[in-house]
Amino acid sequence: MRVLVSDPLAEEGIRRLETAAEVDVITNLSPEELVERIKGYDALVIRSGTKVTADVINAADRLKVIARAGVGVDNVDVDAATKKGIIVVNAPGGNTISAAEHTIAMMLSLARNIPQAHASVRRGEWNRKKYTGVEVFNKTLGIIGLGRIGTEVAKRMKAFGMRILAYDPFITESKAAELGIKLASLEEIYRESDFITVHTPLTPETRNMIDEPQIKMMKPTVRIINCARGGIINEAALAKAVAENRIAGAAVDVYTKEPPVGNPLLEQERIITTPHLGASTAEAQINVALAVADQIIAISRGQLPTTAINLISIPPETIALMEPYMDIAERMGRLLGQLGTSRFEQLEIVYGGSIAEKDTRLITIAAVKGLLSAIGAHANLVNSMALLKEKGIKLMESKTEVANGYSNLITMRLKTTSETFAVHGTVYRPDDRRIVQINDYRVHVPTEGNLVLVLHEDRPNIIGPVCVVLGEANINIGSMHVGRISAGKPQLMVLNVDTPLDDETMKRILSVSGVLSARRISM
Ligand SMILES: NC(=O)C1=CN([C@@H]2O[C@H](COP(=O)(O)OP(=O)(O)OC[C@H]3O[C@@H](n4cnc5c(N)ncnc54)[C@H](O)[C@@H]3O)[C@@H](O)[C@H]2O)C=CC1
Ligand SMILES: O=C(O)C(=O)COP(=O)(O)O
Repeated sequence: MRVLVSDPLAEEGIRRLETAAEVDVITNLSPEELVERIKGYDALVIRSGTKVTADVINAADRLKVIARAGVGVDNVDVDAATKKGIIVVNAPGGNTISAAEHTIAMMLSLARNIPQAHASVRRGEWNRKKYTGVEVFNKTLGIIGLGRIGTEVAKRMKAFGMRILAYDPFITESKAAELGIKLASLEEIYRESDFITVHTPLTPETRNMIDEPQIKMMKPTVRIINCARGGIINEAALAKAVAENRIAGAAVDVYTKEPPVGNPLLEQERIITTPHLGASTAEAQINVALAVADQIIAISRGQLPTTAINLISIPPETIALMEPYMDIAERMGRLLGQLGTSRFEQLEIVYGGSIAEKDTRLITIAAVKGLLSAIGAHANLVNSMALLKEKGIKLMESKTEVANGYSNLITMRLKTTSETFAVHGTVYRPDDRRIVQINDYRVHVPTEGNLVLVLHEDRPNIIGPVCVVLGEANINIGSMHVGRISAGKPQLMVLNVDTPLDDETMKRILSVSGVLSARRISM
C-alpha cells in the first residue's frame, strides 16, 4: 500500500502508517502537481491545505481512500470520490478541544483587545484607555452549530458566567437542556447576543448565513467569531459592518481563500485574525494523525472504516455483527445478477425474522454491490447506491417478522424487463450461511465457490449423466441438491463444484437428454 501525505501531519501518524504502508510526505504541491503525483497511490492524507478536486480524483488510478486529518471536508469533492468508489474519512473529535479553546482564546482576545494592545506596547505606546475592553460575564453568547466544538465552547463559557443561546436544527431540546443551554431561533441569536460564534460545517445552507441582513439585526456592541469555515459569514459584509462601527469587532481564524491575500477583513483594526490555527496544537495534531492512520490501515486490511463521510457510519461492534449478513447478501446479489439476462428494472429486498430488527443499511449496500459486480460494474460499498441510481434500477426494501421457520431470512427479487428471479438466504451461524431457496425451489446451498444450476425434467436418468459429464471433465462436486415444486414439474439441480465449468462442459450438460437449461454461477 502506498500513501501520499500532502499536508503537514504529526510524525506519530506517519510512523504508524509506516507500519503498514510505504509513505511519501510531499507538501505544497500545486493542483497540477497533485494531479500528476496522485497516480500509484492507494491513500491520500490531507488537512485543509490540499484541494482534492474532481480532476485529482479522476487522475487517480488506484486511490481507495482520502483521509482528512481533521474535521472539515469542504476541500474535497466528496461526490466525485463517491462516484469513483473512493472512501473519504475524517478524524472527528481529535481536534475538538483545541478548536474550542482557540475559539475562546479569540473571544477573550476580542473582548480585551489583546492583539492590538500587544502590538501597541511593542511599538512603545502606553495607551490604556484606547484598549479598554468588555467582560464576558453576564453577557449573552449565541452559538450557531451545537456539534462537538460548539458544545465544548458552551460548557466552558457557562463557567465564565455567560448566558448561552444556541441554534442547531439537528439538536434536540433535551440535549440542550442537559447542557443547560437554551435553544433559540437564529433571529433571537442575532438580536440578543453580545458575542456570536459559528461552529457549523460550510454547506450550501450555511454559506453566507450571516450577511448584511443578519448583521442589521445585531446590537452595535456585538462581537462575532468565526473559527469554523470561511464563507459562513460573508467577509465583505463583516468587514464593512466593522468599518462603519455597526458592530464592535470580529475574530477570524478561517477564510474563503487561504491564505487570505487581499481579504477586506485584514484591513480592519478591530478584526483580529489568526492563520487557521484552531486545530494547530501538539495534542490535536497527534490525535488526528493517529486517527487517520488507523482508518487507513483498517481499510487496507479490508475492514470498514468507522469515520467515513461517504459511507454510513455504524459502530464497530455493529459492523462485526453485520458482516455475515453483508457477506450472504453480496453473494445473493451476485447470484441474482448472473441469472438476469435482460435489463434490470428493480431489486427488492425483504428482511425477515431477527435481522429485520437490526440496522440493515449496510446489508442492502452489500447486496447492491453484489448485483452490480455481476454485471461488470466496479461497485464497492461507497459507490454502489450511486451506481444503482445511475443505472436506473429501482430499490425496494421491507421488513417482516415472518422468516418461514428460519430465525432470519433475507429474500431478494430481481425484476428484469423479461423475468423475475428470487433467492432466499439465511445465516445459521456467522460461519454457516446458506441459500435456502432459488425461485420456488427449496435448496440448501453453501454460499461459496462455483455453482451450476441445472433445470431438468422430473424423470430418472438425468442427474447421473450430468454428473458423468462433470466427472469426465475432471470437475469435482462438493455438494449437490435437487429440489422440485411438485412431482412432474421441472426439477432444479444445484451443484457446488470445485472448479468453474468451461464452455465445452456447459455445452455437454445442455445436451444431456431432459436438461432444460443450465447456468454457471460464481459466488
Ligand atoms: N479552525 C479550525 O482549525 C477548525 C475548524 N473546524 C470546523 O469547525 C466546524 C465545526 O466542527 P465540529 O464541531 O467538529 O463539527 P460537528 O459536525 O460536530 O458540528 C457541526 C454542527 O453544525 C450543525 N449544523 C449543520 N448545519 C447547520 C445549520 N444550517 N445551522 C446550524 N447548525 C448547523 C450540525 O447539526 C452539527 O451539530 C466545522 O466547520 C469544522 O470544519 C474544526 C476543527 C478545527
Ligand atoms: O479540522 C478542521 O476542520 C480544520 O479546519 C483544521 O484544519 P487543519 O487540519 O489545521 O488544516
